[in-house]
Amino acid sequence: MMKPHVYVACRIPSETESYLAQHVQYRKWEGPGAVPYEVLLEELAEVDGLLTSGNKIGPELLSRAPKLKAVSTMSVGYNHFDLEEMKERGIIGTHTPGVLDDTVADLILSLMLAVSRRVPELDAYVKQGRWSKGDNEELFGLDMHHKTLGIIGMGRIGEAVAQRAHFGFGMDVLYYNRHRKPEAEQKYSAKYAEMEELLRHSDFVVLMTPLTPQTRHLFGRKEFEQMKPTGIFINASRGPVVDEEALTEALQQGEIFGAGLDVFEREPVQADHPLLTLRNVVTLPHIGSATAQTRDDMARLAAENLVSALLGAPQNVVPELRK
Ligand SMILES: NC(=O)c1ccc[n+]([C@@H]2O[C@H](COP(=O)([O-])OP(=O)(O)OC[C@H]3O[C@@H](n4cnc5c(N)ncnc54)[C@H](O)[C@@H]3O)[C@@H](O)[C@H]2O)c1
Ligand SMILES: O=C(O)[C@H](O)CO
Repeated sequence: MMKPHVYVACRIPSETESYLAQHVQYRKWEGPGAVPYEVLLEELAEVDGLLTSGNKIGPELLSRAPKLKAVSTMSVGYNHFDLEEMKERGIIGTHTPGVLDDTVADLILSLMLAVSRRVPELDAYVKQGRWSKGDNEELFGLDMHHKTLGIIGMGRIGEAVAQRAHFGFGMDVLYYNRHRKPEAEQKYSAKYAEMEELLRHSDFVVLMTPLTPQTRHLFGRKEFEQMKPTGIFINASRGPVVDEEALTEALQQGEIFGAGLDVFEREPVQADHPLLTLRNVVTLPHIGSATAQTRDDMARLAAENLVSALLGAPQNVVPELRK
């Protein structure tokens, strides 16, 4: 039997390449940075499968890939999939849930601590030689232990955050989700709350929903106004779930204490973005799942997902495209 043809548009480790080679014939992007869109379109002309990490899978790309049967993304988020278009064309779309939960949750906890204890700001303060005897209250931060955490989007990663916060830091956990999660309530003594109640009572608010038409700008002026002035806001989901103008205003006007952001409405965020000028914001370059081990695990799972789809027994198909 002829092996299916695959294009690999993202970097994967050599062990994963060896695995792919056993099952498919593949070509891959070898250049620096991301594969240019025109190159990608040319490569897709003859392939059955695509392994990607964020290319927009929409009508233009799909119309240039007449043989394409499956797209596997090396990410758990799949907001770059045009689900209607893929459904219409019968394209299988897979993602990588589960393997990155702990790594992303660790990063979220580090953002919570970095903002509340002002770690990057005080690091700069020491390195710039501004530390002098007698410095006092102006360096103080806020406690995290035994405070209240509100999680919006209590999914796989949300639960991993709840676990760390509850057992590690003795925090009370509130959550808002599309539906109640009785098991999570039991495991982490988490309490369900409507959005406004959660925002009014939480010291830390962690946003962890996917980006969907329903969650775009879920967080705007009204939501920041409802937070405590000592509240800390963390977004590691997707940038467009937050109205960045509203966030910038809330931070500038002291409506909230600070924010930790791994994601932005436009990535890479522009160097002159007003958020980057604010003392009380900690920023990261969309790095939530980026440890060497977890990226290897994601690549392997994404490759297995693609092979499974092309060989007729698809696994980890995104919910909206399941038959
Ligand atoms: N920063 C990073 O590097 C990074 C890494 C991994 C995932 N992510 C993002 O995190 C998201 C969540 O990942 P996950 O694996 O926990 O997904 P998940 O599907 O397990 O969890 C998402 C949760 O959000 C809830 N939800 C969806 N729409 C909602 C709405 N309108 N209102 C309230 N709740 C809603 C769902 O019910 C679910 O419980 C991904 O989709 C991705 O965008 C970012
Ligand atoms: O969705 C994901 O898996 C992360 O954002 C990494 O791309």
